[in-house]
Amino acid sequence: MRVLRKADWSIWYGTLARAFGGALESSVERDLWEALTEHDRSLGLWDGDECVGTAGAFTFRVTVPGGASVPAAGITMVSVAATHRRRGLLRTMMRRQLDDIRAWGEPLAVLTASEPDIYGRFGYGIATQALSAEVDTSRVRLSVPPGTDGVRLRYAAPGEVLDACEAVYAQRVPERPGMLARRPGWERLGLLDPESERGGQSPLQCVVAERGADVVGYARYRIKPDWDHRGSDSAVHLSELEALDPAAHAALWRFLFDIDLTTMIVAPGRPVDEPWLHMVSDIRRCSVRLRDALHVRLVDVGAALEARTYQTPVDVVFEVEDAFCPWNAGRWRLTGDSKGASCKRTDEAADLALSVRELGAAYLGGVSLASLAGAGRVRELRQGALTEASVAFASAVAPWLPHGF
Ligand SMILES: CC(=O)SCCNC(=O)CCNC(=O)[C@H](O)C(C)(C)COP(=O)(O)OP(=O)(O)OC[C@H]1O[C@@H](n2cnc3c(N)ncnc32)[C@H](O)[C@@H]1OP(=O)(O)O
Repeated sequence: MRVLRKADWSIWYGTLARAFGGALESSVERDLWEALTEHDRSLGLWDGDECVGTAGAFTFRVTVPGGASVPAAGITMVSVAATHRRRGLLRTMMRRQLDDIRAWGEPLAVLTASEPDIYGRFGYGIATQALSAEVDTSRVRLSVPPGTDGVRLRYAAPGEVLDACEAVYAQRVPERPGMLARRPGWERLGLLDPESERGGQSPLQCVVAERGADVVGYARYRIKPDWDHRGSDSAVHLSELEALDPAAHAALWRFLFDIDLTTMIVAPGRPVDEPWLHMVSDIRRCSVRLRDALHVRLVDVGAALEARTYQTPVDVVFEVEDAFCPWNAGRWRLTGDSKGASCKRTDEAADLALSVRELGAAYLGGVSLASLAGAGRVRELRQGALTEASVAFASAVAPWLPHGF
């Protein structure tokens, strides 16, 4: 195992692409990932001159409850060649990565997983969920709030309005836990549009919402129209939508509902607290589903719990189990409120017992400690501590990340 050399990137990426069934082959996508790869934070496993394992770690800052932007390693591009499976190569890379991240002083590691079962054993908890919907727009009506008609919508080529859309995105980042402050280059992720992956849909289209001279929202989408009125799978496929206020949000969704020759909006990967869910006439015809999204690992329990705030005052002692990163194991006393927090080692009696995986799941405020206790994964040792901590950890805005990495 060695740190990735720039000259080895093509071979390394080839190993990754093969592990994903050769699906990552578009040259635009490839060029973007090459530009974004942080070589000195990436690992390759070599068997002679053959690359048999890959793993990377982006330098991210992730929004946490309270709005702070906390350094996090974005774990990515993990693969092991099928010829070398189930001999512990992933485990070897995970070990090295978490040691490195600790040495870099980053309190969190985050990832989106190809399969949800892989990373729990390394202390990652599922901290956010994404909502997918298939809205039957031939039957469902949308009621919009006052002010919606004051928003002007304008078609634009996605690339031409990229800066204005990215400025909207940047304003949203501190408002929602789980979002990433994007470094230069990452904005291009939203423009990837390989023809091979369109499956009969149009190229990427964009509409911006404006109030006066200001861009206050945008939507990127593709369309599969129903030319011959067979009504089969004509749909608007939403790729991305951000809005700065309720009227802009409503105007963009009304636009998606109104596109002629389509009878459905397919919207994957949306936040679980999207306002439009409360604007539809028939939620049952929206085929809402949930799936795991961002997995969070506290690499440094004390620093991570101090980096966020708590919506109500909290004073609890956690007994933390962490077999994979034993420096986190033991008792931690967390005191905090909406202004700040302290989390220090303690010998006092524990109030709640849990593993670092549950702390990761609850960290962004979207998964309740009480719910995890219901699953037997958190134990209450002092009566009242569970409710106190559950309420304090919760976030008024559901954590969410709009894209994978
Ligand atoms: C953040 C991301 O990049 S997500 C992308 C992950 N990559 C992929 O899905 C690409 C296709 N898959 C692969 O390349 C490989 O199967 C990997 C990387 C998932 C696993 O690599 P391996 O080297 O076979 O894993 P390794 O032998 O180290 O297994 C470690 C443990 O994880 C378990 N495990 C490995 N893969 C999986 C899986 N897909 N589902 C459930 N458990 C798994 C093993 O059983 C083992 O368990 P144990 O510790 O209890 O014995």
